[in-house]
Amino acid sequence: MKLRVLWVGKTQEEWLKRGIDEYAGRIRRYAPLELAEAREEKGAAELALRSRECERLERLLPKNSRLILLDERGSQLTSPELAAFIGRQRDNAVPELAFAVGGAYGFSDAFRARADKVIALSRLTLTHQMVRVVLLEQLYRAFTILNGEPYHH
Ligand SMILES: C[S@@+](CC[C@H](N)C(=O)[O-])C[C@H]1O[C@@H](n2cnc3c(N)ncnc32)[C@H](O)[C@@H]1O
Repeated sequence: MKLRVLWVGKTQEEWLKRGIDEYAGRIRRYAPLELAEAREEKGAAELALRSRECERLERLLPKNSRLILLDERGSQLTSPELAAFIGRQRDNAVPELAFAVGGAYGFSDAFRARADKVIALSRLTLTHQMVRVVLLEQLYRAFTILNGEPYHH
């Protein structure tokens, strides 16, 4: 099963880029992973901005992928629960799981309604750039759990 992680806008900080590279490299030991960036919208009203950014995210999504949104209002999972979810998708021969992180103003209602699942990393609001690294670390952690490796304690 392939993984895809989508987000909106460039990663500005070097330390975040290093974190993304580190965990993307680790995940690729277990599964093919693609990272894709949608262009950030600037200067529009919030509603229009969200919907344009989400239309761009939509264009980065292959038809056969199952879409998981990252959102602080989503369901909260433990790391073993996230691992079990990924394992079930893999066992059910889902071809691709796509995780989307919103832009600074989040997702449009239409994009939210189209998602297969909405998950929160916590109830706290994190910056849209930091979420990229935290999500990738959790995906890596999930694979170590699925493989019974001594990383998760
Ligand atoms: C700054 S937040 C957007 C906040 C926006 N006010 C909203 O209500 O969605 C930007 C993006 O980061 C991600 N994000 C921030 N905190 C998160 C959390 N605790 N769990 C999961 N995703 C989070 C989401 O993808 C969100 O769309």
